[in-house]
Amino acid sequence: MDSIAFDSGKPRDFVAIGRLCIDLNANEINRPMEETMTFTKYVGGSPANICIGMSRLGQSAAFIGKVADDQMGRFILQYLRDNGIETSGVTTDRTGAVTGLAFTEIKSPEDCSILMYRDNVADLLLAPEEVDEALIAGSKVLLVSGTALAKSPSREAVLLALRYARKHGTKVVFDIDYRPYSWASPEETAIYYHLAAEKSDIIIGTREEFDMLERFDGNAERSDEATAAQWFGCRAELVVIKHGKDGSIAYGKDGSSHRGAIFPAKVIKTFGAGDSYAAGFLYGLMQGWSVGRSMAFGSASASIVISSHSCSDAMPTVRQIEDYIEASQHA
Ligand SMILES: Nc1ncnc2c1ncn2[C@@H]1O[C@H](COP(=O)(O)OP(=O)(O)OP(=O)(O)O)[C@@H](O)[C@H]1O
Ligand SMILES: O=C(O)C[C@@H](O)[C@H](O)C(=O)CO
Repeated sequence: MDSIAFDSGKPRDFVAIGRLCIDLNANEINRPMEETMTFTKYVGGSPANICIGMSRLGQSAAFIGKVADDQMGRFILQYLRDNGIETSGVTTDRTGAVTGLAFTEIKSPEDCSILMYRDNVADLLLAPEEVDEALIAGSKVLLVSGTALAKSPSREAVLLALRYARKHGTKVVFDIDYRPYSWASPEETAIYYHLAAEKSDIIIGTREEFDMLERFDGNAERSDEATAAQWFGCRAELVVIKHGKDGSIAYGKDGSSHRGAIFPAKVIKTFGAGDSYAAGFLYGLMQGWSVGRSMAFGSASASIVISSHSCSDAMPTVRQIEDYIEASQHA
């Protein structure tokens, strides 16, 4: 597939909807969190990371979400503004809700996990009436992150955002983003993921996330090709399945497929790979690059971030990714 068409008449490149959280990444790494005494604070939340990544790559970006009325919420808002992200679509909760916290455990470069504190989080209180239609109408791409479908009213806010995107010709990217702690059951997850996926133009997820999404669609051990075929029957033009250090594969509705290799990385932690991959990949597509070239850009972006302590702070610039690719080719 040569490329994806985006509406060049829209003034903004990208808007994301979903959670704005805080990452607290262990400073004492390569040990269990029981032995970790200090953490470094970063802005987090998968859609926030991707939005920050897009902005770091020079794209005009906005966010639709809700933050807590506390120091963490103010820290997040300021960080977005400092990174050139439009925050008029971010409301502040007044009910006493809190900011989601992601404590990250780095037992080893390959054994990382996240301890999530997400009770009464502000991000899932985003209401439909707080979704700014004009922000979506004015953006080439709307990124929907699956966890925002986990609870009402955020669930209805996302479904309304999808309607706005369809109404205004805004391309929808659905990053499945399965985080079990936010959902009541796998069955509920599959039902609501389906409602988003069938309205999306580009769907990105890991094999496990697609298996979750396709829970009621028969044959549990589904191939990547069968997964893609299913979503081409809805609205999807492109389906991307991520396979960690085995790379990624993308299928186009035109019958094309593309394997994405990985770039070498001095891995500190594996999380953040998906968000940085998505940012680099979507950036490439929005430049009109081929799917294959965009996948390579995303993979290099991911290698940079997994070689770093943070996710959001480490999101690379275009130059950093280009230099990384060049250095890898000479290595
Ligand atoms: N160990 C690795 N070395 C190099 N590249 C990697 C590695 N792990 C992941 N990547 C790159 O990042 C992409 C996305 O990674 P992955 O498949 O783990 O997504 P994910 O599970 O959504 O990531 P996350 O851990 O952030 O949730 C991969 O397709 C690959 O290009
Ligand atoms: O998405 C989350 O809530 C956790 C993220 O903030 C964290 O940076 C991560 O896991 C990225 O993949």
